[in-house]
Amino acid sequence: MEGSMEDVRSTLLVQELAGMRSKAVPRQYIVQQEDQPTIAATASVPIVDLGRLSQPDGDANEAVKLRQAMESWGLFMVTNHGIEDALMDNVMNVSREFFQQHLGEKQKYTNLIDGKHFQLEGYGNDQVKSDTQILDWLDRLYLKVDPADERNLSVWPKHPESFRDVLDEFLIKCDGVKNSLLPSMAKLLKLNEDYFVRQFSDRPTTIARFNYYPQCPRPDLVYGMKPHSDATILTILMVDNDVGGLQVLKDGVWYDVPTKPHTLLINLGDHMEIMSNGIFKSSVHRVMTNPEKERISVVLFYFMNLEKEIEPALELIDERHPARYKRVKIMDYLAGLFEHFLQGTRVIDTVKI
Ligand SMILES: O=C(O)CCC(=O)C(=O)O
Ligand SMILES: [Fe+2]
Repeated sequence: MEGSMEDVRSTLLVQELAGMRSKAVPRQYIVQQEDQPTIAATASVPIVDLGRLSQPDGDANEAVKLRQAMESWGLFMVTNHGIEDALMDNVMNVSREFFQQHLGEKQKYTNLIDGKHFQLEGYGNDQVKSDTQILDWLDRLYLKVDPADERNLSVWPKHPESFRDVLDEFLIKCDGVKNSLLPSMAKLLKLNEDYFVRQFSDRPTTIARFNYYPQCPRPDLVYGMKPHSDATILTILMVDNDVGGLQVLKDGVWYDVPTKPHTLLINLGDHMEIMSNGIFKSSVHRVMTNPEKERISVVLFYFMNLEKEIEPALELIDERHPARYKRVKIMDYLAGLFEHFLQGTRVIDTVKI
C-alpha cells in the first residue's frame, strides 16, 4: 500500500515510530481511502468571555454566543476564565517534560499490565484488539483524578517532580471554570440554574488525558485521533499554543479550530446532548497530524457518577417535545464507546428514540 512500512509491530509507541524518521508509516495507521483526511475550512468558532457571562445579571451578548455554540457547534473557546497564563504554561511544560523522557522512564506508568493486559489508566497507546484496527498517531497518559480516593497513584508520574502539584492546581481551577459555565447553560434551557451542577454532586468521575502527537510523515493518510464525540457531560481541552490540528464537524463540513494561546476549549459531550433532549449538540471532532511539529493537548473529561443513569431533563419534555433519547446506564454507555470509535459510529445514535 502506498506510504506503508510493513514490518513494524503495531504496539510500538508512536513516539518510537516517529523517531525512526521514515517517510512511510506502518499500514495499521493508514485509514481507508473513503475516510482519509479532507481539506477543512477555517472556522469562526464561538469565543465566550467567561468573566462577562458569569456577571450577576449575565451578559446578553455572551449568552447569545454561548447559545450558538451549544446549539450548533458543540464546541467553543473560553477567554477571561481566570486561570493564570503561568499555570497553563506549567501544565503544558510538565506534560511535555513527561513525554520527552526516556521510554524506560515512561514505561514505569505503562497501561499494559505484565506487558500484555490493557487497562485504560497509564501511559501508552490504544488497546489493540485486532489486526485490522486502524491506529491513531498518538501516545497518551490517562489518569483518573476524581473521585480522589480512587486515584491509582502508581501510574501518576513522579517526574517532573512538580507534575502532581501542577495538575492538582489546574484541576481545581478547571473545576471552577466548569462550575461557572454550567448555570449559564442551564439558564439557556430555562432549567433551574443548578440543574447541571447538581449532576456532579455525588461522586462524579473526572479523567485527565495527556495526548502526545509526534510529527507524522503522512498527514494525508493518518489521523492523530479519529473522528469521535466525547461521552462526557463536558470536556475542557487545553491545546498546544501554536500547533493546530483539531477539527470540528458542523453541518457536514470539517472546520479547523484555530489555536489561541491561553484560551480553553469546551467540548460538549454526548451526555449534555441527552440531558438537553437534543437542544444542545455534542461536538464531533478529530485531530490531524503535522509533518514538522509535535503537538500536545491536555484534556479533562467530566462525567457524572458512573453508577447512575442518564436521561433527558424531565422539565424539557411534554406532549409537543417527547423524549428523544432513552434512559441509559452510564456504565453501559461507556462500555460501547471504544468499539464505536473504531467503527466510526456513535454510541449516542443507539439511544435515540
Ligand atoms: O488533542 C485534541 O485537540 C483533542 C483530543 C480529544 O478530542 C480527546 O482526547 O478526546
Ligand atoms: Fe475528544
